[in-house]
Amino acid sequence: MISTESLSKRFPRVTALDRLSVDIGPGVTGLVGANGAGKSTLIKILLGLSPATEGRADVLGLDVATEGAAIRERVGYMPEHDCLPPDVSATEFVVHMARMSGLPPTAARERTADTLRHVGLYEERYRPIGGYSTGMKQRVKLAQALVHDPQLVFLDEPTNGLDPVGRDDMLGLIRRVHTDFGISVLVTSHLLGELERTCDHVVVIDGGKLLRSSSTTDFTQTTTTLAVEVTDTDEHPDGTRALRDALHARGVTTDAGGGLPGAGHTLLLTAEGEETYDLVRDLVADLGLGLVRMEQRRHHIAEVFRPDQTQQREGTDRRHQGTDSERKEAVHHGG
Ligand SMILES: Nc1ncnc2c1ncn2[C@@H]1O[C@H](COP(=O)(O)OP(=O)(O)OP(=O)(O)O)[C@@H](O)[C@H]1O
Repeated sequence: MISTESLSKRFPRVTALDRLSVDIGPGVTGLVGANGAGKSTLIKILLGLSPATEGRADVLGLDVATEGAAIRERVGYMPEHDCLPPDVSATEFVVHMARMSGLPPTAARERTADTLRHVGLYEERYRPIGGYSTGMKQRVKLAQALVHDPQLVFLDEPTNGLDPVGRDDMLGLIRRVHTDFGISVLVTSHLLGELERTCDHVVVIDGGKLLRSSSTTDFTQTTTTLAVEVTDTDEHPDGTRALRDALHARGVTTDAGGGLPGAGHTLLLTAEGEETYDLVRDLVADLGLGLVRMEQRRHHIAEVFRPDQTQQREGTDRRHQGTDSERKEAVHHGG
């Protein structure tokens, strides 16, 4: 869908993109980076709105340097900042955008009604946008990006300014853009954790450089930590403790499952191999406990970028433009 080769964008005082080479396939892809990492700059180049200083890129097989208009016919764009006229209604605005994309009047009105319904705007769609909440405005921006039935949409920070429930709703909506309509999505965020459930693939950039591009499942690969949860019985009113003592007697150390759901009832231990699973199973059976779960823990995306790695990068790469606190939020957010 998207391919860039050694793509750079230099402003007089800042290198916004630095020899970025990345391939992005169909599906939902997250483009993650702290504020100032170069996400919006990349999107503007991919839309053919801003020329690259160096390198090349194509979108849907079209060259961004020479075929920008053809790209914009096939790609929807939801900009980051508030750009909506306050004194027209969502319906009027989205019909206008559909007409600008070349749809005839009747088709524009029909597509607008369908799209606004899809993003969850109903009666409110006839009221002036100026009175909308941030969440409703974000939905109008999403609707105008979808109204001309594009093959691909670029969504720039669509969860900005939303509360946690609004974020979840927006992320669910984004997922459905792909599952219900088959439209591929490139969505940017400065929060690593929030894209974990939404995206098939994640591209991380920092200071305009590619840090990592991989499938979400590779990011959240399994660890060797085993989480075990057991029931209590009359004989062992604290089943977790009984199992822990039995494991300790066999020389296996455990941790309480701090931070995991049901923390007090979860034992964490390191799986050395098959024999660890067999040992837990046999001890649980010997004690007469019920085994509720025994599973390998998975990483969260945010754990892939540990604070020490971040500090090392900060030491060597001073071009990062975001503040420390922005970066910490981006890197540490646990989803
Ligand atoms: N027109 C411009 N002139 C000069 N510098 C610019 C321009 N546009 C962007 N920059 C700089 O390029 C860098 C990357 O900006 P960009 O907007 O792409 O980052 P971003 O990852 O989208 O962050 P944000 O989410 O804060 O917009 C920043 O340092 C920014 O100040």
